[in-house]
Amino acid sequence: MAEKIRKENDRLIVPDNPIIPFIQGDGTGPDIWNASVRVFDAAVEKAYKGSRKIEWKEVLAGEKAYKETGNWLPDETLDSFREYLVGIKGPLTTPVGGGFRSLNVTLRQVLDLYVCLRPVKYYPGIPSPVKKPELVDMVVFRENTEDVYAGFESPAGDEKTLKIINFFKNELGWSIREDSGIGIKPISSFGTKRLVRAAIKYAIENNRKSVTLVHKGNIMKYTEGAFRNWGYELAKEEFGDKIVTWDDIPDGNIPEGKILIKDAIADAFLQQILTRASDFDVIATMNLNGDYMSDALAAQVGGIGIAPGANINFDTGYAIFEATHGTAPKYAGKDMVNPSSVILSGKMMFEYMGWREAAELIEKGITRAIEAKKVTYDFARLMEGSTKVATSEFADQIISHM
Ligand SMILES: NC(=O)C1=CN([C@@H]2O[C@H](COP(=O)(O)OP(=O)(O)OC[C@H]3O[C@@H](n4cnc5c(N)ncnc54)[C@H](OP(=O)(O)O)[C@@H]3O)[C@@H](O)[C@H]2O)C=CC1
Ligand SMILES: O=C(O)CCC(=O)C(=O)O
Ligand SMILES: [Mg+2]
Repeated sequence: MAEKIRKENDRLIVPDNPIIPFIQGDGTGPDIWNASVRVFDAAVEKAYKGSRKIEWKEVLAGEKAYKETGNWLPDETLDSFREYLVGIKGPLTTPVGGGFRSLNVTLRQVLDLYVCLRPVKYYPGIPSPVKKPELVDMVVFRENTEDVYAGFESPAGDEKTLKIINFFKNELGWSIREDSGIGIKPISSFGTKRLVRAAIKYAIENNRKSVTLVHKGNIMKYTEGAFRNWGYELAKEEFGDKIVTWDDIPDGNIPEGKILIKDAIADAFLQQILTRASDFDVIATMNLNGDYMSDALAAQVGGIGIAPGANINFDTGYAIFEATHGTAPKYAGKDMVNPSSVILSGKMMFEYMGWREAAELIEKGITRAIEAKKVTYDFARLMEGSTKVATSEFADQIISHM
């Protein structure tokens, strides 16, 4: 009988037949989901020979939800993610310059999924715009609930905006043009510390070399600069015996077994990931920086067709796995795009659930499918000697190579 995943005494309890809610997503979401779910089921079947099986439960969000219920994000969907703890989703469309708020961001905020975890690594054979893509092996911890994504925004000319501008002028002496739109960027000590804590814990548990705090703290001193300062403070207070900073090692030699905590200013960081990628390992950063960086890093290892991710609250256990990319609407319904980002997000989900064998089969299937050079359009257009296959066919390739 299918059962719920739950968290007890800090441990995730995963039954053999867990119910997992999924959102298909907008645009190319259904193409990708239909391919991915076959890979997930095949990996579980091959790994556990029927002793484990997932019961998938579709929940609605986005265009499909609006068509069927008149609501973009029905309460039942949020309730399901709460009830079943672990879920997976396709991309959802967000209108630009007006309209409703991002449903993706809303899910993260309502469930307080404070870590956006995005590993970036190279799979041999994938075409890349850089000379040594194999040097990229980074894991991005992006703060997922604060920053300009918090949703405190007000349009130009609005009564509320003018009130804010007048308040700033009268109370603080800050001069802001009257025809400005206003956005607020909250960065808290609490939000920073729980994110950096998760990043350092991950680095320790996974034998990583360093954690880099990426910020634009020279300009935004009390938000991004504070993120950097709180990050170092947390590292020293909670992990003092396991970490070092450059200040602790004037000779530049990192003692065996210690993790280096360092920081980088975001613009310099973005050029250094291209020029010396091996200097970076685990990255902890704020919401907007993390959003930009995830796509930039994905491009370095072959594009966002192969960039997985997860939104996690490590305290409650709530987790929603999703690709880094969006709905890629021009390819919707064409059975054309790369399903790897969602498939690798599923691999992360299996790892989170402790289903290591299924995760390993997915990794093996993807690695070998790429080596066989029968790939979707995004890889095929740059990969010499390759054959272009559809989304569904690439899923078949992965399954046959497991
Ligand atoms: N978490 C989420 O649900 C996210 C949702 N979005 C939303 O998605 C919508 C579209 O956003 P947009 O900025 O166009 O970004 P997208 O990530 O949807 O697409 C940009 C480009 O990336 C490439 N791409 C994306 N997905 C794939 C894939 N699976 N396989 C191969 N290539 C892929 C395509 O490149 P090419 O043209 O070179 O073929 C595509 O044109 C917006 O409404 C946005 O808000 C965006 C990001 C995340
Ligand atoms: O919510 C959206 O539409 C975009 C989100 C996004 O780009 C991301 O999380 O990487
Ligand atoms: Mg993004």
